[in-house]
Amino acid sequence: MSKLDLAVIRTQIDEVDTQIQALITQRANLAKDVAKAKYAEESQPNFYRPEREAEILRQVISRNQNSVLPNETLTFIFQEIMSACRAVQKNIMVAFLGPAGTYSQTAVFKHFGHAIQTVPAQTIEDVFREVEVGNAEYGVVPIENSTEGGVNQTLDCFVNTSLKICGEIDLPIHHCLLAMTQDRSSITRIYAHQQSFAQCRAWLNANMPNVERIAVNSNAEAARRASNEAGTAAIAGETAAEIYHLHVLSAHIEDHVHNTTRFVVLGKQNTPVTGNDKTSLYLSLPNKMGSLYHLLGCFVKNTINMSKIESRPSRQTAWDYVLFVDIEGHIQDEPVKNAIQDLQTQTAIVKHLGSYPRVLR
Ligand SMILES: O=C(O)C(=O)C[C@]1(C(=O)O)C=C[C@@H](O)C=C1
Repeated sequence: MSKLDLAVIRTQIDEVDTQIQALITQRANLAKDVAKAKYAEESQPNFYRPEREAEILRQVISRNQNSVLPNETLTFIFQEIMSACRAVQKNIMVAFLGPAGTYSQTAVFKHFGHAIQTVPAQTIEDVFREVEVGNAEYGVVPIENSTEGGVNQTLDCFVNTSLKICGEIDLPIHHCLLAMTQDRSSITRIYAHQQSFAQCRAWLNANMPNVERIAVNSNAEAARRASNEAGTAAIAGETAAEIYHLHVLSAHIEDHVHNTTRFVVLGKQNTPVTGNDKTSLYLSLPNKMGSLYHLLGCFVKNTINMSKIESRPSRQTAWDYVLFVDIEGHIQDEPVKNAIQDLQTQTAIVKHLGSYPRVLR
């Protein structure tokens, strides 16, 4: 390409940038108008509308035919534009399992964009509490992992909370072994979240069999400790390596290449129907013959697809269980409404944990 061509193309890029900038500013002004319209309807409106954001992102993907940019790139850009427009309306606060550098923080930014205020919490229970008491409007917690299954701390928190799930986030998880030293043989202790140890079990057994493993509250906490103690390493992501100035001794140490964690967004609002939704329920499982069969029958009868079922001890009576179930559809959809009515005739507890847009996969 000649010098002249390059200059011409750069001039064209400048023109396109000028248009993009003018359009983004126009969009932000429209977002201000939306805020006024919302205040005209109610005194304390919600500025985060997951159903509308999901609709916008689905439109972005359906318009993205024959483009050089992958869907993920365009959704990332639009997520950030919406984040900036939302911030023009209100600076929302989102709690997550901290400190900075956790996968939860990455999930927060993936879903809300960067124009938000983050509230790091020490434990998953604290994330729920921060939202319940109003220190944050929303919270993001891990709920299941494709390798390890349900995150029990999170599931147990749903039993007593009045918070609703208003969104879900899928995050591919790639673990690294991080340390101050570059000499792996000098490591005598590894810190990690218990879920990460479980997701890297085979790699650790094969590569670090005699090294002590200590579970801590989060991966970023593990990285923080490894940055203070000689002879120690942490399992965490690349973000944590940057924040805590650690070397990556080994990357991609997770046992399964498609290792993905699903996070949910907690809030106080009910999310309207989008036409492509999921509903999460918490059910008691009566300790009698055929009870699981009858509960599942309520979904089959109403032709509802179940995407997840997880059982946990009820913590009331020994060997009594509760179920966490995800189904396709929204609580306002007739089949879901009917299934819930049927469930209520079968069991004592049917708690609606939330209906929310299905994540784009
Ligand atoms: O449509 C709205 O309700 C808006 O507030 C606008 C907007 C956007 O930027 O498009 C911003 C925040 C909401 O979460 C959804 C969409």
